[in-house]
Amino acid sequence: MRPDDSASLKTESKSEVPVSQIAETTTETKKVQGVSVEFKNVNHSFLHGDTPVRVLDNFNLRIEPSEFVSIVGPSGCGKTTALGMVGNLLKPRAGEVLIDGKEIRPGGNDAAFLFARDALLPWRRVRSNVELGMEVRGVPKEERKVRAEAWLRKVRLQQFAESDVLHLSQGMRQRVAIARTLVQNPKVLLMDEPFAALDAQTRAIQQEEFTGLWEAERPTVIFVTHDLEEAILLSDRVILMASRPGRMVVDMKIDLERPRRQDMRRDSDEFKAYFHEMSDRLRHEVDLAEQRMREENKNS
Ligand SMILES: Nc1ncnc2c1ncn2[C@@H]1O[C@H](COP(=O)(O)OP(=O)(O)OP(=O)(O)O)[C@@H](O)[C@H]1O
Repeated sequence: MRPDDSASLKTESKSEVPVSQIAETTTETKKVQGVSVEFKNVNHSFLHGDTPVRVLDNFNLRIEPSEFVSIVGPSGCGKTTALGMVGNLLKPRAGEVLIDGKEIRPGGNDAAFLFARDALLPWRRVRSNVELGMEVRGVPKEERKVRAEAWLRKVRLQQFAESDVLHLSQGMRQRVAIARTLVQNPKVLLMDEPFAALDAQTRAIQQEEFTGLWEAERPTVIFVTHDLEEAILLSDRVILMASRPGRMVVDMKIDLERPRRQDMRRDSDEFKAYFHEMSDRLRHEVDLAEQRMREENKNS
């Protein structure tokens, strides 16, 4: 039988090692202070055939250290492109992207990605997947093991450390991916629809668990999502981008108290007010983007 996600949450908690004990033996529990991220007058275009298509247009955004910022917007407005620049996957054609006020270093390890597809290596066991990034960075074997095990405890998967990843549920796989990313102590976490592949119930559990982990470690987070409720529930700020070319049209601060709970979606008038304000704007931008696409298709 496939290990059940919610059952594992219950049974594993008994065997958890106290956090104080982990702290004595490893360095991984030390607080990670996030760093600032800044887009300054960023312009970017891609070639579609011979034609350059402008994707980001004078995009300016400053994210404070340890802030949790979500970016929403119509499909194709440049969210993933912006994230890729912070992760040093691509360089803007004009303007700058700075981490902690400095140009992004090639091979620098300030930022780490988490995607919807967990990209676990099926031939490696759970712990070995968590160790992967540390292995690439040359962390000694013993330290890797201790840090991986501590993070597996935090995501409540310690009893699955030597399991085959193919036997895990999708939710458990994503928790392995979260451990693999956070064990590297990133100062900036780049999350591209990380919970999009999960069913609604698992998604809600993971949102709560993840925010708990984030509150303990506090890396700066840039979170791309199509789910406006998710963005509001998790974030300190929600950025709405317009498309073609992508630019910021709304920068909304979310002042809901933390820790945030799933029932705020239903019970908090403040939450509902944020949602209504932003959803109207988002709908408008999506309509504009679709209208433009229809016109382009007609003319092509
Ligand atoms: N490597 C590339 N070459 C050519 N065009 C690209 C490339 N990467 C992205 N694009 C185009 O740039 C635009 C922005 O893409 P991007 O993936 O950043 O948008 P997005 O807002 O993340 O979209 P989605 O919400 O659908 O994931 C799109 O029109 C896309 O087709």
